[in-house]
Amino acid sequence: EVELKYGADRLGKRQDPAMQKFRENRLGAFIHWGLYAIPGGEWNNKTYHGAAEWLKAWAKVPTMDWLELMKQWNPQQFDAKKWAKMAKEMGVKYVKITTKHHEGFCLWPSKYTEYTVANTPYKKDILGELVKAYNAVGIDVHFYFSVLDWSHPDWRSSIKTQEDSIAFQRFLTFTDNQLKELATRYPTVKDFWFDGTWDASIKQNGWWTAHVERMLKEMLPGVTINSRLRADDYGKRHFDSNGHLMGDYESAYERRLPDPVKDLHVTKWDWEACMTIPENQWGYHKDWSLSYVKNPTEVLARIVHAVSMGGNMVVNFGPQPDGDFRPEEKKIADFIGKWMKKNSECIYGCDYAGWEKQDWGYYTRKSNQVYMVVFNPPYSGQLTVKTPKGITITTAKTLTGEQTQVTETTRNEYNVSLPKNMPQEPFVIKLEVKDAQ
Ligand SMILES: C#C[C@@H]1N[C@@H](C)[C@@H](O)[C@H]1O
Repeated sequence: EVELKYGADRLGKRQDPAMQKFRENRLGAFIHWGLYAIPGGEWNNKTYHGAAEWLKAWAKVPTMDWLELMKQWNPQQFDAKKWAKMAKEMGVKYVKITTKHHEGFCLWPSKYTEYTVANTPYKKDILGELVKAYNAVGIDVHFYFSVLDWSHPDWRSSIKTQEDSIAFQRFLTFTDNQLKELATRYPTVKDFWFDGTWDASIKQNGWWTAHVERMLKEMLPGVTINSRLRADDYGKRHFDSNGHLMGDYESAYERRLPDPVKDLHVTKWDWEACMTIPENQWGYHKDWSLSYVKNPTEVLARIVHAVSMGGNMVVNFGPQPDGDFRPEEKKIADFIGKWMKKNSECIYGCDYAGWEKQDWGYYTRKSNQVYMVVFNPPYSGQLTVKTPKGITITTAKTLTGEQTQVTETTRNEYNVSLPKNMPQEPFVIKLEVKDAQ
């Protein structure tokens, strides 16, 4: 191994209560909300198909013109308690909120920049209202924070000159100040999810990323930090030059998931995926017809897929400029919530089962209970189950209480029969297993 000053500061999974809570939460929601919601993907009567929160880049809008949008920020339908109720009913255990996206507009009244909610017609501290409302219903709050800041004159994507270097050090101090401000104003925050850290300027300042992790963990004992913040002494990101995960969980799965057969290595560490409902829209886009929009069952399948491989899933919502959610997102939240009400036992606190993946769906596991989450019931009426050596199935029944037949077809192979009254949506069979050891 190479000597590192700014590599992983821990080997293996964190096992403290705060990390266990992060892991057991399993299902979260992302909120991407900022000035970008106002134009919603359209600029000077031209609609851009790219991600709406990147419109400033796609339309090459000068920073001062973009920040003029602040004059229109006045979400009259915004009601933090309603947002919290929607999240609670969806069954999410935590919500990740964009405190500041790449545009540099802050949802909290930061004293380190003028580009905040305080200087808009709305005036009020949106982030503070959301933290209070989500916490009040028992939902943890995580902060998304973009290090990349298009509004700040000292931001540099690369350091080419002495002037760049001096400016960028000022920028890192500015960022430290904003992070300390967030940790001080909102001490119930449980996690920082860093983004906008891919540029050379950050990769060559790995020391700073290690400093941020240590600073936040000193200020907020137990807080979790995503791997995307981190670069090591040589600019290696997420995993250091010795292949060790930095931060507390891998956060590279954005709009994609590890393969349930080829990528089983991810089960060795904690990880969290995040996903959009359209192909690639995090912020509000006026026109969702421009790309494929996942139906509720496809969203559910991704949630279960993540948990089946020992990961968390965060489903994204991009609120409208008026502070309400679009009907499609409300429908998805409602579907997931109704399903979770009946089946959350196979999600919360569950992990990778270690059983061979089958075509009918996914396994999750909690102690000696293995859950079969069935998305593709076979015409044979029999679900093939292959158990690891020494493990036998004792009982099998659906979470709604229907008995199913378990027939051993050969050593460590079983047929589990589909329930007589086939549910019209993905359903769960709970197996009690016995380990020979
Ligand atoms: C690229 C990029 C960003 N990462 C996602 C989580 C969104 O914030 C998107 O804008």
